[in-house]
Amino acid sequence: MSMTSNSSVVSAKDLCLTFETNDGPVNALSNVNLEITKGDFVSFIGPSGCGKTTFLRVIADLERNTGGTITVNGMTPEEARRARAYGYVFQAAALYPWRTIEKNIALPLEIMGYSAAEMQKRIAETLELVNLSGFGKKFPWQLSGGMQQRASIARALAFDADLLLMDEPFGALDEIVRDHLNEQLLKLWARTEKTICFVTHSIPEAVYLSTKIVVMSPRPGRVTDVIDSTLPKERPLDIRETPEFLAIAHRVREGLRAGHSYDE
Ligand SMILES: Nc1ncnc2c1ncn2[C@@H]1O[C@H](COP(=O)(O)OP(=O)(O)OP(=O)(O)O)[C@@H](O)[C@H]1O
Repeated sequence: MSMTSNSSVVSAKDLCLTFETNDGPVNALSNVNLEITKGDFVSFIGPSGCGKTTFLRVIADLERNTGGTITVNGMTPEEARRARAYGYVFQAAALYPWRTIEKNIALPLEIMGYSAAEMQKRIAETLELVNLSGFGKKFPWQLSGGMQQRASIARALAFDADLLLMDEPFGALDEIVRDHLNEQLLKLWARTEKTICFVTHSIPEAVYLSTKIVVMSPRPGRVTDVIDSTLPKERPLDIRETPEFLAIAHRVREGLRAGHSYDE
């Protein structure tokens, strides 16, 4: 086991992943090199099929790389999973409909064997972090889509992992709700100093949230640009109209355009 530096959270070197399919091999990830350090907010953006989800799934030990190396908190993804190094927020809220919100949040804690008192404490804390205090006894269907998504973030936060993996968590929500959740997520990130890996299709969302933007391209899935944001950590929503913001958005758009193929 090698640790490149104390603050390295994800370190990928020449990472490759090829799926063998009936139609032949699919290069989902090809020679990806990426360093994510503690406290980074990293967005992954790129057209469908460029390997964004696959990269998150490799970090989470849900897929194995077929080439190159990757470490998560200095460990293999499998060791990191056993150490519960991260929380995962899926595309849809993925809450269990037969469990109340607090029972949903409790699930990973039950699996880890927390005491009832400790569970209660963490549930109350995480509900407060996502502004859902008072909704713990409700069932998912009694909440709006945005609230359900926040509940699913609370569940990912409950065991207090330093790393959050978020796969298009706000993709299905309307613009206004999404703006609001983006703002809240940034505040939460600033308060907790977590490292966040965030998949999105939205250029403004990527630029608004990130300290680092990873632009990807398909066939083979690869990283075509890594942009370190020059925006301040404190970001009111109207920062999206500043020249600095628009300049970063422009560079992302150019990167996407360069990697895009129009012949399909
Ligand atoms: N289990 C699998 N078996 C075979 N091919 C797969 C598998 N999972 C993903 N792929 C392929 O790998 C490539 C990358 O997929 P991935 O889901 O990571 O892309 P993505 O960038 O997240 O796309 P989207 O934006 O549509 O979610 C695609 O061509 C996809 O069809």
